[in-house]
Amino acid sequence: MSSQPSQTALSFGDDESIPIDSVKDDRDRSSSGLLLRWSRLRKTVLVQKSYDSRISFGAPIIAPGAANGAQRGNTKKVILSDVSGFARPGEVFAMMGPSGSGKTSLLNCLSGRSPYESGVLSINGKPLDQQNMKRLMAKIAYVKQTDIFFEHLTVYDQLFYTASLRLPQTWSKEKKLAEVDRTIELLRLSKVADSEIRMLSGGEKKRVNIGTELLTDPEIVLLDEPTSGLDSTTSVELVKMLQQLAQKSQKTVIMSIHQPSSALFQSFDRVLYLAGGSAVYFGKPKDSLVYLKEHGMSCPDGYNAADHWMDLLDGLSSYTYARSTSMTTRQRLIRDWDNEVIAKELDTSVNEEGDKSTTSKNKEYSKYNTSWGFQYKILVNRSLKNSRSAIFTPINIIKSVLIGFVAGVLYFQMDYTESSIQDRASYFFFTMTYWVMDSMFQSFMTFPTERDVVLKERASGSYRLSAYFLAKTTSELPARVILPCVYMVISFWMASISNSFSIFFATVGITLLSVMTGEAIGLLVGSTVYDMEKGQTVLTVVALFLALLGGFFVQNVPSWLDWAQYLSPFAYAFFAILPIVFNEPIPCDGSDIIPQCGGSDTGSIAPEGVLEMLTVKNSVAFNAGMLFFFALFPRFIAYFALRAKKEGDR
Ligand SMILES: Nc1ncnc2c1ncn2[C@@H]1O[C@H](COP(=O)(O)OP(=O)(O)OP(=O)(O)O)[C@@H](O)[C@H]1O
Repeated sequence: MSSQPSQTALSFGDDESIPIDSVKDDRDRSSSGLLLRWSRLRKTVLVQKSYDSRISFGAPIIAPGAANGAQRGNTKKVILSDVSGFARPGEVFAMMGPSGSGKTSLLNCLSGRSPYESGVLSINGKPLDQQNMKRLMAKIAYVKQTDIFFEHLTVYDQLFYTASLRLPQTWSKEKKLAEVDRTIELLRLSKVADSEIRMLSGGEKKRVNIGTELLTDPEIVLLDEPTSGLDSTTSVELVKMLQQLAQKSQKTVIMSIHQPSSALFQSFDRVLYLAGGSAVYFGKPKDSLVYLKEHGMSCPDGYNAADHWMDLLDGLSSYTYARSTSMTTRQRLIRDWDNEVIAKELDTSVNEEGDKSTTSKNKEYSKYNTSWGFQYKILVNRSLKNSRSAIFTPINIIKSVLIGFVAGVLYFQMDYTESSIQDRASYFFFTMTYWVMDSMFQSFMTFPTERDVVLKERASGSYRLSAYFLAKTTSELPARVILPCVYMVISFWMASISNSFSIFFATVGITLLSVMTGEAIGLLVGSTVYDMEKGQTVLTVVALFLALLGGFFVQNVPSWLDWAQYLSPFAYAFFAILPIVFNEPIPCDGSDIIPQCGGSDTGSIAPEGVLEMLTVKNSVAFNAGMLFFFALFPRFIAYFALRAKKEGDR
């Protein structure tokens, strides 16, 4: 490390010449906010060896197998290298640096959503272990770079559901609504409050994203590049709004930002510059310029200081340095910054305050603000709104009506005689195959499309997964069963399957049970294979395999595949429905379809003979029971598969 006489003073501002003073000052203020400190944070990831050449611009790479946990063929890439700093309540802290310098990675660690290898994170002097961090996550809002929502909801609905789920259950509805209104006003979203989120502009979506996180009145607000994609006026307004929020409500605001304007840069209370995962400067913005000047890298008059920093860190600067011509400005800045100075000061203050805080009664934070039942109720409500717009669309209704008519016309007014046995059976096989597959493919999309929103909401402690899962599956049920009912009402009577209402209701019941089975299989595949393309391939192969085993197409299944027939919901559905339909003797009509009729057009055969010919196995009750089992069992596996997924860094 080089000697750097002025770093200590500069990093904490000239009005606070040594860090310990500034921290003591914070202690008094921290009663109305959270002071977040991090010292020597280090994070590494394993990268496949074949990618080595591509990441050479990044942080140092440790030789394969050299470091702990590195596996053969993998290298460890350091993405945060002993980074230290702090962010105070009432201030806006900005982290900057070129793309890939580690800003998002640091935010992920500070938010408790991503593990780090070593280092200490502390709140108001109290070091955070994993348990503390989990509890505290509800007090930390993290506005990620991408705006993830249920896009069919209106802005108002989005904020209302978030308020319902995340504000204390003891609050009255009016109080929660008042909070929603306050957020709408704060973020100037009144004009678009009733618009669907998908219709909003980038800036408006960003504000909804921020509003969603601010609703819960968090103590610490982390924002990953909140101004990306916004024009400069909107960016300035947004940062001003965050500054007001920090000052008025003593919030700790931490954001990453790309090349702010000069005015914006100067307005931050503190900045951290990162390059290749290492800190190169931490302190007040105006002091950063003094620091650069002392190191012979002065910002030219009238030039945007933030741009100047970026030029130096990108290595694009035209400066030449007599003392170290072989080094780029970026390498020099990394070499010259002594992290230990700040880390040691932070350690001291954490130890001092930590001792005190163990004697004082700490405020307890619970991860969830609402009970399971309440979460379930709200999530059913939200999902009903969402699934109505996703499943119960005009196009889906028209589709069901049209397919009902097509089936009705093709099987129009069948007689109940020998010649129509195959047609009757094929009507049901078509019906089962179509609706089971339809629900399989529709429900398959449920988790992959909602995953990001759910992971994000769960990471901020909005609700339990079991409440979401049950709400999702029960709320979609009505919308999912109405469409097959529409189809059945039209086609059943047009095809004259039977004149009996009880047979109609029984066949509709079996059809709906098989729709639920298809839904369960779709949910299972969707929760285990998140990649849409791979998932669709898996589902197509599984669905066609099970359909082929459904008892209609392949009559003589190879003996070694006998077991697979027991997995086919198509077979159970088909075999459950045929005994209901063929419940009376079938008149012979001379068509010679059934050998027992012997080509005669008189007499009839018992239903059992027809069912035997159609290779129907087991009773209606058994087949319906198996359908019921297959409608439930895959859901359990799907739930546990979802539980195993966590919001990742990427
Ligand atoms: N899980 C991971 N696996 C492999 N590499 C990773 C992982 N997470 C981060 N990285 C790498 O670490 C480096 C820092 O990434 P990070 O997203 O933190 O940078 P950033 O400064 O936020 O970049 P940007 O400004 O482009 O968003 C990058 O080189 C990135 O590719």
